[in-house]
Amino acid sequence: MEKAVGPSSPPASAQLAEVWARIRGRLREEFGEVEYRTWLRQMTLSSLQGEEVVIVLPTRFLRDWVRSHYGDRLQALWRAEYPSVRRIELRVVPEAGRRDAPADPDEPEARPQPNGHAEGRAGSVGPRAAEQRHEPRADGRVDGRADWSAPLDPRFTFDTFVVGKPNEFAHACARRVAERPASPGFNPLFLYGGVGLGKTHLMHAIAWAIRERGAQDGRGSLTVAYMSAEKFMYRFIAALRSQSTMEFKESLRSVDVLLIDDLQFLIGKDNTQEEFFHTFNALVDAGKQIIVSSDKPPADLAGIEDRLRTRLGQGMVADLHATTYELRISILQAKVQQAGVPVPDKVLEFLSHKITSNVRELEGALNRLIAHANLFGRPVTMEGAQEVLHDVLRAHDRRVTIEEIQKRVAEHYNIRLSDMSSPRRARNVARPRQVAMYLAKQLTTRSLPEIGRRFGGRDHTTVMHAVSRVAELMQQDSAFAEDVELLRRMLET
Ligand SMILES: Nc1ncnc2c1ncn2[C@@H]1O[C@H](COP(=O)(O)OP(=O)(O)OP(=O)(O)O)[C@@H](O)[C@H]1O
Repeated sequence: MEKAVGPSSPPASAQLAEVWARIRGRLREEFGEVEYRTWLRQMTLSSLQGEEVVIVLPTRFLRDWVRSHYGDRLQALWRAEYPSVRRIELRVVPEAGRRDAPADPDEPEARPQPNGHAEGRAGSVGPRAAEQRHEPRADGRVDGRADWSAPLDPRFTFDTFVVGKPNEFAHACARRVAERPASPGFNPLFLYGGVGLGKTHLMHAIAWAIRERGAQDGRGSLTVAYMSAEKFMYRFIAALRSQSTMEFKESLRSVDVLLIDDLQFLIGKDNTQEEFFHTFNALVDAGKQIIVSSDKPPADLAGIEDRLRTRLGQGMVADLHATTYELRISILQAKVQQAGVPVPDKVLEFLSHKITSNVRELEGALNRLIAHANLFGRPVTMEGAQEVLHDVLRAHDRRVTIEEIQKRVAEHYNIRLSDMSSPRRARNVARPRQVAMYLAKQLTTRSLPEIGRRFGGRDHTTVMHAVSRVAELMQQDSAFAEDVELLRRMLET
């Protein structure tokens, strides 16, 4: 049997290297080539031990900079791969970074741009790779986007966004804005929702669609600029330092569509808010479209100035709700189809049950299974999935107690809670009791004898019998199976 991977037993180095390459790729996409090369390229992964990832950098200055500017993001990206990671330790090792920088396997070829920036996405692969080869134009724009805009992720388009009840309104608003930017009632478009529910995906999709349409109808595309609120702040501070705020303002105000991601970052950053507010007003007054994302609705953004909050809420506010089981299944099915690797439905159902809060983590788990299958040339199976993902699954194990299970099941079948441990054997009591035992085995880590003890001191063979009887009945009777599944879902969420 192959060794399980995860921080409790260190992942195989090939797998770790792959994860690290993925994280660096993501940082490069999010922060852009120039920033990546300046600050992040010299990071070298040293180890992943238990909860801690150790990364080394060649100088103290670089270490401090990476810690203060990218520390949170690094942690979030690692946690999406290994949820048990709690800490990113950045250390200084004078020769670090120099060793591995030239051998960086996924380093795209950089093309110098007239403004001295390197356009590093020329080598990207994916459905939109062609659109990413922007040619610089005489007016300082790169086709369809301001030259300082962060690059768009080629995977984040409307085609790859799976629509379901929790996100259909936000999706419809995004489509509408992409089709008719700056239409009354939709400016600004304010998208909000919890972590990893698709806000960035929808924003990039809008930007892609606007640029694509501009290119198609031959009228020349609108200038689209996308960046995180954090980046907005850094650019603003850099402009202040280099006394080029006028240029900064002008370049911002010359765009047709401005997308600002993770606006909550501006909470408490008064000067940057002020600047953003002026940019915002200038653009909206000039009939340009603004799209903003945040983890909270405008009204809950305490620490954002009232007048800005009011303006943010004056267009269309759309919420990305937490995903449902059905949406998670559809998203996984779409991803499996894109990857072209067969994954049994059972595994998709299992993942959708277990990883409920964040699509990024759900997707990360699936990617790990697919990478593992490719690496070892083996099909994805339920057993393999449980082994490969044991750390992710453990982190997502909701601690359902046997008492909770007994209570829920008793309520559901309308019997007394005391009947869960009573010696009564009448069918209307015995069957629910068996269901509760089955769920206790499925949803907790308790042993059979322990479960037996909690059900009125029953023997472990009684529990074993209950578990196999319920499984058998679920096979034979789909209504019964649905009932049990429903109970399980209620207990899990
Ligand atoms: N409905 C969906 N269809 C397809 N993929 C989705 C969907 N929702 C989220 N995803 C995927 O989940 C991942 C996380 O989404 P995204 O980065 O857009 O989240 P977010 O809401 O911006 O998160 P954060 O709060 O961390 O900024 C992405 O890879 C995205 O493609």
